[in-house]
Amino acid sequence: MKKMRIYEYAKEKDVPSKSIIDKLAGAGINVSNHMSVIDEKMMKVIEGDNASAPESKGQETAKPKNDARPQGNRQGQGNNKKGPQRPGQNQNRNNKGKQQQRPPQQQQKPEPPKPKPLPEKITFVESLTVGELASKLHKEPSELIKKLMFLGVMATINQELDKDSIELIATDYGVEVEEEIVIDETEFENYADEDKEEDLKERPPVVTIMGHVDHGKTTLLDSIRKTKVTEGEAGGITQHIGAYQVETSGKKITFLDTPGHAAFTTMRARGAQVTDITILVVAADDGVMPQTKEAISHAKAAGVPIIVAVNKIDKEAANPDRVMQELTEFELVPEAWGGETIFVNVSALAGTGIDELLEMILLVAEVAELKANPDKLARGSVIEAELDKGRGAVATLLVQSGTLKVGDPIVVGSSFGKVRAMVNDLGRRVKEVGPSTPVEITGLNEVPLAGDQFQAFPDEKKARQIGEVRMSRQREANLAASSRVSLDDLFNQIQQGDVKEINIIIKADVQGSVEAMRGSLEKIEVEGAKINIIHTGVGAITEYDVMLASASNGIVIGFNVRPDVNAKRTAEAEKVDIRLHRIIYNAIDEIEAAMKGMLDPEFEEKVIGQAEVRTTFKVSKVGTIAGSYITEGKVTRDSTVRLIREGIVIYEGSINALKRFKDDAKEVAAGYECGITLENFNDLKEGDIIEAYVMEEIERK
Ligand SMILES: Nc1nc2c(ncn2[C@@H]2O[C@H](COP(=O)(O)OP(=O)(O)OP(=O)(O)O)[C@@H](O)[C@H]2O)c(=O)[nH]1
Repeated sequence: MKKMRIYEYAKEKDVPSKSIIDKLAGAGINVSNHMSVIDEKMMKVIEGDNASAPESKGQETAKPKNDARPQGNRQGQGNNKKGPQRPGQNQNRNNKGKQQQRPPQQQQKPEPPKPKPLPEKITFVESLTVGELASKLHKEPSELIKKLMFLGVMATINQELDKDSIELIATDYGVEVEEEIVIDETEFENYADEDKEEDLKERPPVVTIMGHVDHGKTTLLDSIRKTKVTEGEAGGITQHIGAYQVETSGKKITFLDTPGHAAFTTMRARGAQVTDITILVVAADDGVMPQTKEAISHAKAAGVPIIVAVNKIDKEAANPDRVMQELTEFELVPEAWGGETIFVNVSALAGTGIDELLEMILLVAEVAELKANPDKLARGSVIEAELDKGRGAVATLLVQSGTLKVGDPIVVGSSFGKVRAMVNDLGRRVKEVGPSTPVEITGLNEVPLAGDQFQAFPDEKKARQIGEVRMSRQREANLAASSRVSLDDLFNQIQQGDVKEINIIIKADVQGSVEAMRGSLEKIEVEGAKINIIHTGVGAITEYDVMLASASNGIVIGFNVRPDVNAKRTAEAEKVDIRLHRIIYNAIDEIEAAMKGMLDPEFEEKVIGQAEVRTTFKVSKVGTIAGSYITEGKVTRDSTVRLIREGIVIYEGSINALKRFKDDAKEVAAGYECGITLENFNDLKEGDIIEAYVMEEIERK
């Protein structure tokens, strides 16, 4: 069955998309906008009164211009069934009646086509070719070409005309022009409607804790949670969902539960700007350390205000003044010293200073005037996500604007679904959550990635449609990535700084096997190499798995499963290595062996023999030949040698020639005499010791 998007159809029929949407609405068919797909049946409905196009164009201009924005469409949808609200509809219906009678007459008595009158108005998207513009204006292309020539533009029928040229020509004919702005519905940014000031409500600040290793980030997060989270929430069992909320002085604060700047940066790299305030933890007994500096850079790069928590002040060695002093170098000057940075002395362990810290967070939040509109479809970011044995894809979302409700159709990154259940940080089921609230949801078809954005939609069909487009875009983007290599090459080549990483996707017949594989693979320890399990799943290896492997330069391991047809084809095209196993240990052994192989080989010196220089000959073209006697082991032509004189190494290099009498020798064993010349070295003396050794690759443990 023929299917196409409304705007494509509109282009083909040379009518504005809006008139088609209206016609469908008039016939009781609700579509969202020009991106919606229509089938033959719907086309027939539209074609029933197609000849009215010019008129409908006229009608359209009378309508409010609300259709271009997705938000507007949402509103439009609800009204569609009720014709009277939409001025175009009744007229459409009337037109339909008229035109249905017209065609038979035309068929009976074919007349030479009369030149069509000029339309009142034309619309276009981005640009038009001369031919397209001519057809919209009901003119011959040659006429337009002549006109263009007159205007000093030499054009052909297929020449693209820009907005100015289109306007110039159309206006010359007295026809109004309007550019249709096509909104890419798959881009969530396009849903960020300008909120009216009165719709904006105060929202809790979202706080991330950063700082150097062991300075007390985790302890601080725990301490805040312990002292505050259960207040007024008696009986709540805290649950790790990647973020939590506390209440202090009647106001809420949201903390991201993953300390450290790695998470912060990963989120930011994926376009998620969720943090409003950074708490920089600095241990008072240790001062500014490398990761303290990194954390400052990250917070500054993101333009996020910093509050310094000088921690461990309970310790004897604590020196908060030193911390303040050191931080002035990074433009973090305490208020007491004339600066603007808030410093709070705390002991995360003893729980001192926590209240003050929270008060300061509220203060900074107040200054920042953090607001969001809760009365719209939710939008936000993924804090973390994973595949759960029983529940499938589970994701913690931070709602950043709007309100997320159970049952909401949603697109998250390139996954989609309907919010099946929502659980808050206290492990309680909730029905809806507003801005700055973290919530764990189930119901997605795939596991999204931390930092992915999400957007709720008014209907499931729309979510699916957009989710599918986003997924296929993701695939295309992945496809565009360079071709992949085989497992062995991969292991040899992947280098990420000093750490070598292997991205692995595990697919298995049952969840138990997935977990077993994951557990065993994660246990493989090879110094300098790292395994990243980027995706796991139950069932056949699909195209998605292959694409994911391709995008991340990884491999797919299948345990008791096979790739489906598409996956096989894509794997071939993308050169993604799929390893299929029936025994877990084989799979693990293979990876482990390859991982060892992937590392730069480790060498060890092995002395293979020694020779004593008994006499020397000087030969003009050759240099000094050492007449030697092999005292131990053997000396080979390709060995590396050291020349030792009275216990001191005076030369290290290679052998130039190794001869037995006049013949070249590959190796000479103990008890035999030979002539040795060294590369670029002639200062050989009687009594010197030549030690031969080779570098041997050793197996890693
Ligand atoms: N005396 C004292 N010890 C503290 C305080 N805060 C944290 N510690 C201790 O410092 C050590 C490190 O604390 P963590 O909270 O694990 O530090 P972290 O910054 O999360 O460390 P990483 O997760 O490794 O980056 C632990 O042994 C804590 O008990 C404090 O206020 N006073």
